[in-house]
Amino acid sequence: QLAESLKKQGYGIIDGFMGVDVAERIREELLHMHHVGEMKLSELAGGRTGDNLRYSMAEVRGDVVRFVNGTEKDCQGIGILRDLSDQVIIRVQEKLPELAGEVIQRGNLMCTCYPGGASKAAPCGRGGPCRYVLHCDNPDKNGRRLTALYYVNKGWVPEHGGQLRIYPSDETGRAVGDAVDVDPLFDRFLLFFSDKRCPHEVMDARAPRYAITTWYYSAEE
Ligand SMILES: O=C(O)CCC(=O)C(=O)O
Ligand SMILES: [Fe+2]
Repeated sequence: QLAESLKKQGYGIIDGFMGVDVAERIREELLHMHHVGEMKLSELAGGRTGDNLRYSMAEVRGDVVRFVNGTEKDCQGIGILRDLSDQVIIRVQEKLPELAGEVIQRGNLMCTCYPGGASKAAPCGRGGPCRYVLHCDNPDKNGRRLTALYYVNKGWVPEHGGQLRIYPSDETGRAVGDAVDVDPLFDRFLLFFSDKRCPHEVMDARAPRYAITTWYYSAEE
C-alpha cells in the first residue's frame, strides 16, 4: 500500500508505525538528547561558522540535529525504528520498478528538533518559530532515493505548526497537484521520493517538534 501511494502521489504515510510503547520510548530518547544539548545546528545551518551566518542560515533551516546509527546506548528505541524502517524499504523496493535493480544503502539517522517558541536558544530566531524553506533532498544527484520521516509529537494541534508541506511534482520539479500538509503526529511514518518529485518545506513550528529523518541512497549514484 505504501508503494502504491508512492507511485501515485510521490509519498506515503503509515500511522501507528511502531506502536505506542516503542513510540513513547523513541520520543523520550529524542527529548533527552535535546535537553542534554546533544543536538546541534546542522552544517547547513552554519554550525562551523560565525554568529551572523549562523542566524542567516538558521532562517533557511531552524532545527538542531544529532546523527546516530541506532546502536548508541541511549538510542535503543531508535534502533528498533531503524530496523523496521529498513524492512519497509526492502518491501517498497521490491514493488517499485524504478528501484528494483538498485543497491540501496541507509545513512545514519538524523534526530531533529525544531525548538519552536519554547526555547530562547532556538537557532531560528532567538525564541521564535522555526522552519525549513522549500527544497528537494536530492536536487543534484547526491544519491538520495527515498526520505523516511518519523514523528513523535504528542498532543500536536494545528496551532503548533511544523507541518511538512509537500508539492507533488513531475521529474522536472513542476507541480502536478495541490500542496499537501503532513502533520508531524505521534508515531507517524512518512516516506517520499528524495528527488524533484517531492519539493517540500517545514512550516513554522511554534512548539518543539521532534522527528527522525533517514535517507536511503543508491550505491551507484
Ligand atoms: O522534518 C521534516 O518533516 C522534514 C525535514 C527535511 O525536509 C529535511 O531534513 O530535509
Ligand atoms: Fe528535506
